[in-house]
Amino acid sequence: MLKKKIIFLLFIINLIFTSLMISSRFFPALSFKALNTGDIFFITLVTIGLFIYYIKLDNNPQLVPAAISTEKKKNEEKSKENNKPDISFDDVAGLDEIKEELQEIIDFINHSEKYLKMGATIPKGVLFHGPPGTGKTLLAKAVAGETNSTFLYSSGSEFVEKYVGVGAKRIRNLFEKAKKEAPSIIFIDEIDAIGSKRNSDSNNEKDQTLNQLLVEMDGFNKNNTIIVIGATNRLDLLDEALLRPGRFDRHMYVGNPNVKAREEILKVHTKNKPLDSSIDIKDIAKKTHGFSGAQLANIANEAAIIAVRKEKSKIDINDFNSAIERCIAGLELKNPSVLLKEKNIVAHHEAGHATVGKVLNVEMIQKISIVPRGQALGYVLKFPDEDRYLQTKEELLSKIKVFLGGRAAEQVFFNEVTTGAKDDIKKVTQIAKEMVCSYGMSALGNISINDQYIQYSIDKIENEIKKIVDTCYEEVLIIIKENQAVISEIADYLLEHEVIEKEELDLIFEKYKFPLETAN
Ligand SMILES: Nc1ncnc2c1ncn2[C@@H]1O[C@H](COP(=O)(O)OP(=O)(O)OP(=O)(O)O)[C@@H](O)[C@H]1O
Ligand SMILES: [Zn+2]
Repeated sequence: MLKKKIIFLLFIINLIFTSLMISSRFFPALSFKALNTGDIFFITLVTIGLFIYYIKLDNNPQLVPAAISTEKKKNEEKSKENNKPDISFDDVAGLDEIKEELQEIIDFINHSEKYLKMGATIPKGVLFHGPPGTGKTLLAKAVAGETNSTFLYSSGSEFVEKYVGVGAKRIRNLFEKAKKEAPSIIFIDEIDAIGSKRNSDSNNEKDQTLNQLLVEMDGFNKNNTIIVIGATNRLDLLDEALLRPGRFDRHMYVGNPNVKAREEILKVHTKNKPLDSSIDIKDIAKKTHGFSGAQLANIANEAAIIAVRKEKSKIDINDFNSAIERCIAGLELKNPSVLLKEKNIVAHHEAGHATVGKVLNVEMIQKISIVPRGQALGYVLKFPDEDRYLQTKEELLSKIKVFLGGRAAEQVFFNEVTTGAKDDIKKVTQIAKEMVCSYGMSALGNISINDQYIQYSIDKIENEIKKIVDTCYEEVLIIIKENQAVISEIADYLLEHEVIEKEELDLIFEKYKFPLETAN
């Protein structure tokens, strides 16, 4: 801007000077006689030059000739389409583990020569999966921003066409463009639209498109730094071929935010908004259990709109509450009081699993989270001590007891049971059925019962399965009742933080002197 002003000033001075000189030719009284024709020609040339330079610098379309202006517009549109996003990891709140995992990819892009020298191949495909609105697109843009790469957005549905070959051609074009503008990030949203499992008749249009994508991904050479990031809400639908090494071989789950992450997301989205002192972001984060990042962004925006409509100078807590209510109603989400009650039940349910596991010393619990994850509410992550081929009857029974720990906790603490134990009960039944029908671990003896035989002795088999499950449940109820204090403490922690890591869990167990002597 300053440069433009200086050029304009120089141009005006020159213009005045030139006019004075030209006038002095006709009015000798003016004292510019010393200048000859050559000098005048030179100064006039400088003036014209400055004028042209000024026009080029100018971005005011009214002053710019039409041809230049349309050309500029075209370029602008083009760069908007495949731009270099001005977004960094700072704009993505929470999701720390994923950001850390992505650092490696960023390093690959920024210092590819280092890896190539070592003979390492640069990863080609990353797959983000998880519920909608959790920041998958935002993360992909941030990777492009952090590496100053071209960001090419596309959605799987764009490639789904009636006419054979059209989708494949679009894929080819997309990769052409990416190669031309490398380093690039190709982002394919809803990749399941083209990448779902192929049918046996491999001639249809969708399969051709998917094949083309696979061919392109196999085909980049070492000098093209291109990373393809796919996003889907349905990992289970994707074709195996797409997930093989060398293609989308890095999978990252982008889940709904926990209370701390929600607070950070709200902070990001209220950064440029004037907030009244009545607003406590922490409190809003607590109230929005189960909301996605996109819903939180929406709430912040709605609150601002409501405040403007009410002609306020700042957004206050009432605006936020109205925005939350509106969002809940619009999206048919549950209201906070129902959510809170559910959260409380889920927290106790999960604490029940963890405590029974600890008492029976069966499984390593890494982390409990009560942030909704797809359909399932809470979950306990476990990993077995080692890969084992054999399991004893005792171990199978303990496993059943851990699965029943959730339901038993609901029973003991709330005196009612919920649908939250659906998956647990399915697993319990499966294990008990195998004990009876496959492993010979019931009163029916060491026999294997196949499906055909099951039809004839269904009552007997059911009876045995029920006996196993019922006996286990009785024992689990006792464990839960004996350990109510520790379960309550874990549940309280979960209500506050929504996640608990192994370290904190161990601290609580230690406080209550776990493992107990009764552990088997
Ligand atoms: N972690 C986050 N930090 C900051 N903003 C977020 C976050 N997650 C989501 N948002 C907000 O929500 C908007 C939508 O998120 P985004 O489009 O990245 O979700 P998505 O997972 O790609 O969703 P979909 O599966 O529906 O495509 C973002 O533009 C941003 O404003
Ligand atoms: Zn459970």
